[in-house]
Amino acid sequence: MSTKREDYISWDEYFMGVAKLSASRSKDPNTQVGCCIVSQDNKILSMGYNGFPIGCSDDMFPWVREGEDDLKTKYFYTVHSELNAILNYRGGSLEGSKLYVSLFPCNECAKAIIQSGIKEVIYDCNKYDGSSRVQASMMMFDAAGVKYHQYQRSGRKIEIEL
Ligand SMILES: O=c1ccn([C@H]2C[C@H](O)[C@@H](COP(=O)(O)O)O2)c(=O)[nH]1
Ligand SMILES: [Zn+2]
Repeated sequence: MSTKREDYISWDEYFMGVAKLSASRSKDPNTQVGCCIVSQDNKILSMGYNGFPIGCSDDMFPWVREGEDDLKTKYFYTVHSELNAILNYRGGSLEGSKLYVSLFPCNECAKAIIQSGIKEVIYDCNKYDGSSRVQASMMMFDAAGVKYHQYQRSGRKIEIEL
C-alpha cells in the first residue's frame, strides 16, 4: 500500500514559490520582483530578481522612485527580474520554456521574453494593470503568440526556517 505524502506542493506552487523567494533578494524598497524560468518538462532553468547590474553598488546607486533629476532615481539602473533570469541562463536556448513571475512583465521585459523564445508567462500580481507599459506587453504577447495567465493562488502558506 502506498504511503506517499498527499500534501506536497503543486508544480505551479513550486515555481511561483521559487519566483517569490527570489524576489526576497531584491533591495528595491517599493517593489520586489522575482522570476523563475522552467522547461516544458518542469525543470528549473534560471531565476532572477530586480537589482542593479554587477559592479553597481546597492549602496551607491539610488533606490528612490522620484526626484528632480532622473539620474537620481532607480529607473535608469535597475535590471528587471525577467531580464536578469534570461541573462542568468547559461544553458543555450530558452525556446518553448515557461516564465513564472511575481509581477506582470513590463514592455521591455516582454520584448526580451518574446525574443528569447519563452512561450508562456504565469504572473502573480498585476499592480500596474491598465498602464501603457502593461498594455504594450499584452499587445506584443498576443501578436507573438506568447500565452499569459494569472497564477491561481492556492492560499497555502509556507514557513521556512532559515
Ligand atoms: O517587468 C518588470 C517591471 C518592473 N520590475 C521592477 C523594476 C523596479 O525595481 C520595480 C518597480 O518599481 P516601482 O516602484 O513599483 O515603480 O519592479 C521588474 O523587475 N520587472
Ligand atoms: Zn520589465
